Amino acid sequence: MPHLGPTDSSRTPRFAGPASFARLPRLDEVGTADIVVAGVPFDAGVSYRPGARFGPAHVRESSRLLRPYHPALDVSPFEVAQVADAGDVAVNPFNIEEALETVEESALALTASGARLLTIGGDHTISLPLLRAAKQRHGEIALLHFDAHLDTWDTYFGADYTHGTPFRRAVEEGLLDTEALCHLGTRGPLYSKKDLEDDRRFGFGIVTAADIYHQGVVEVVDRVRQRIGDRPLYVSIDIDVLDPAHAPGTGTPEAGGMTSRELLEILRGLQGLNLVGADVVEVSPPYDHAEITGIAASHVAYDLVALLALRHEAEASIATDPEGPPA
Ligand SMILES: N=C(N)NCCCC(=O)O
Ligand SMILES: [Zn+2]
Ligand SMILES: [Zn+2]
Repeated sequence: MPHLGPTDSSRTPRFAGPASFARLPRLDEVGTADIVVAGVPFDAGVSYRPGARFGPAHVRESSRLLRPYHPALDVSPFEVAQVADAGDVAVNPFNIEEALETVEESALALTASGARLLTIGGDHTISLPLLRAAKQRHGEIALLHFDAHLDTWDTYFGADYTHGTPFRRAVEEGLLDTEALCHLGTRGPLYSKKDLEDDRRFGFGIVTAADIYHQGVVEVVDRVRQRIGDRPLYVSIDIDVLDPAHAPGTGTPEAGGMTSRELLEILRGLQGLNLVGADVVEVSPPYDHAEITGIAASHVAYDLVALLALRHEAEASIATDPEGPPA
């Protein structure tokens, strides 16, 4: 059966009707999907500007102009895989630990059929329960973390679960494959040099925003691919990895970031890796202007869907023909 694709924008104007990601069908309209996009409207973990609870709705609104063919990756992601929008996870805005449990349970439910999950945040706190779910599905996870920040700090005001601490908790909980962890795009002032020493001890490599500028995308992609190999890979993208010129609508902006073109090119360089899940977090619409951040986030999410779809297609062809094509 052909997959149910997005609403056809040549027949129904793209500005009409309620927004789903890329105008895709809702999950309840297709029953099951190979790739599920879900929102987590949660921002009780932020240390500065709030508003990321409105991120999922904003990214969906900003995704109306996406088209079904991805020329750089040469794939029609919604044809090679059934992709659907599962709507938002209803998280408790007043109880962080309960919210994290809800996110983990929802991620497990949405992936029970074997589907791969792309989550739109929400603040960065939500990556912890998403990694907990990914670990249960795939074992220890390799992580590429795109962010201005390390997010391996210990506590804020005594709180363990915040948007500055998810990856320290993830290492402590044994969720991550400590041979294959990398931050990309970090920059800006830290609390002390010890932040970097702790981070290195947890096993993270760092490609700073300055490294990306000096070495260029091709060399960075090469280094990252060698480190990840064929391990199950989770990609977490904090939109503040982009320069505030490319993503003003975020909670903790830092000058000197990468461009959206650089980020998209690095993502395209990940084609073929064993991507098992991803998130795009920290879009805070009240600080956005002219949908700059929403559009960047929607394109980043589209590229992640395309990578997931390519991986799905490759695995589906191995499953139907384990021998592969004759040599
Ligand atoms: N995860 C994000 N976006 N930011 C973390 C910033 C932590 C701080 O206030 O120092
Ligand atoms: Zn950040
Ligand atoms: Zn972050």
